[in-house]
Amino acid sequence: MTKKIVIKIGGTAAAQLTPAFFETIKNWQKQHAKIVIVHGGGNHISSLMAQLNEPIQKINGIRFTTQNGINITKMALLGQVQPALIEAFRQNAVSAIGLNAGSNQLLTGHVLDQDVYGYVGAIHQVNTQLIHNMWQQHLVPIIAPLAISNDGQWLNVNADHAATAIAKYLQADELYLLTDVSGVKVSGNILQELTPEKALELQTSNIITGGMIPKINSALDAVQRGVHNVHITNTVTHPGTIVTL
Ligand SMILES: Nc1ncnc2c1ncn2[C@@H]1O[C@H](COP(=O)(O)OP(=O)(O)O)[C@@H](O)[C@H]1O
Ligand SMILES: CC(=O)N[C@@H](CCC(=O)OP(=O)(O)O)C(=O)O
Repeated sequence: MTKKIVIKIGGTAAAQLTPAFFETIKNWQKQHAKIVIVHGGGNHISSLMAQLNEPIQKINGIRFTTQNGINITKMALLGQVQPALIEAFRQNAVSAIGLNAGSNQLLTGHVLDQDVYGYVGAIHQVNTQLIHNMWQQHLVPIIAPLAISNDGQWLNVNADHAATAIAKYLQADELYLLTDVSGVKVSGNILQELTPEKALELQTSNIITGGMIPKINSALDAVQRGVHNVHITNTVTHPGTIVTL
């Protein structure tokens, strides 16, 4: 059976992709795996916001986003981060196509909690047919973490949440959350495995903080929705922390 693999590449991880990463992608493709990339870029959004004097505020790893913040987020993700990734894929001879929420209604969402997060979205619909069409053309979709609401409002979506939603709607077999650390750390050691009980314990004791919170919640959500293999790691060649039930 054809394996479906979703790889989320965080903003820092995107700048550190190695030849081994692209070799792995090509090997998976030879084995007829279907691959989707969801990119982050929080670091680029923050530096553009700083340049444009937009306040930066995060609540449990989620960015509070004003309407001006949404405009800046689109500039960073669609103007900087996605083109750089597309170029990296081209240089490494992997055929890819950049997509966003507006690509034939790829990602539709609703406001998560306007009072708490502003224009931040949760995805409730994915045009999976478009992704299947791209796969038929042997293209790797590279998708930005944005959604559009039913009434046309663009929304900022945490990239871990976006990758999980896409993995769920595609009924993916594997989800890799690539970040700047090689897994979930406890007292300096990388956990090989993480269960929901352990995750709760680590969150309440403040061992899991900041951007690791949405990552772990996303990973658990994905496993609960039937994605068999979920990894938090810094490279596809290393399993990192495997999230299980
Ligand atoms: N227990 C933990 N183990 C590893 N990283 C953690 C932990 N708690 C918090 N973090 C932080 O989470 C960061 C990864 O989240 P984030 O910066 O949002 O990455 P990304 O941009 O790749 O999504 C790590 O660099 C680290 O600073
Ligand atoms: C709502 C929200 O938090 N959106 C994220 C989207 C980018 C992201 O998640 O990028 P990383 O994966 O590199 O952290 C943000 O504005 O930073």
